[in-house]
Amino acid sequence: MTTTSAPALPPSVTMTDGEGGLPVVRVSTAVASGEVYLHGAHVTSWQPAGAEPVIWLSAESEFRPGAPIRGGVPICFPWFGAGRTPSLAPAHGFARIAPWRLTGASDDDGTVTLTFALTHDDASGAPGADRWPFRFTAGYTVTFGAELTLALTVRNAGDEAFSFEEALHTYLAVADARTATVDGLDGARYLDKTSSGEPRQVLQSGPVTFTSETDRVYLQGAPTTLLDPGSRAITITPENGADTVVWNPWVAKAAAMADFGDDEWPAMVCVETANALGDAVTLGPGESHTLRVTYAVR
Ligand SMILES: O=P(O)(O)OC[C@H]1O[C@H](O)[C@H](O)[C@@H](O)[C@@H]1O
Repeated sequence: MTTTSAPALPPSVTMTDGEGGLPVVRVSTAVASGEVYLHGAHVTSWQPAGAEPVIWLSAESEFRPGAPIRGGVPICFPWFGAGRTPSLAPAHGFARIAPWRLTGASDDDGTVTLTFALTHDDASGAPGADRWPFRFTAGYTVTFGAELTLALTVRNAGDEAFSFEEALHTYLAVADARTATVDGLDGARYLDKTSSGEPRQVLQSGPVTFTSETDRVYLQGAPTTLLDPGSRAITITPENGADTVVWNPWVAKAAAMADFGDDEWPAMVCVETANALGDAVTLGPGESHTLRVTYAVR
């Protein structure tokens, strides 16, 4: 564990004990409110002034060391899902269950930027950390304002090259997934992870709709819009992400997850900004890479 003194916090930012006694950073300004758990540097809430909450969080989520939070924005790193072969555990890597540090907080006229850090030393006690024995520093910048911007920077702090997968696995709140659509992926190829065996490669035609379990890695990192009829549109603008993952577990998979309410699946859609599978990132010693995504509501 790397020890640093806690940064000075502006009055709009407080650090307190959240669910399960886990430390949480809470932000409240006239522009927006938000919340990030140090456990996983996990954003669990963002609400711009005048808007309904944008981020979905399960009422059944666990909040304890070793377990991921269900909902919010899990950081998947250094692998996605079970990773590339051989299959790795825990799912989505160890960053989402590792203890991140708050390194900075600033308030610019109600738009608050928080910075977090995680090194190989910080993560060394987390389950699965021994499966990826490289020296790295990760920095995570969360900006809560009229828009939400998330930026994950990974730097190779060792003397050998490494490669990793990553995703900002955002759970977005919708009125009803069955009527929601995702625009911007027409003509993109995707890997259908709901088919058994090796994922099938499929061509998207028109907007993405949700009519059954949906688990797709689109091999495209362009802007998308989550349209929630009668409610709102959320635009998602990625930078340096080659893939877009779209997920809704639907009935059976929701029922099979202990930390996901049986009836909660219609209320969320995940649109994730990622570099996964063949788009894994390789960094030489001293090199760094930043994955960024911005969300806006209209
Ligand atoms: O249950 P988790 O490990 O949090 O993963 C939740 C989901 O994450 C991504 O969207 C994957 O593509 C899915 O295959 C997975 O089911």
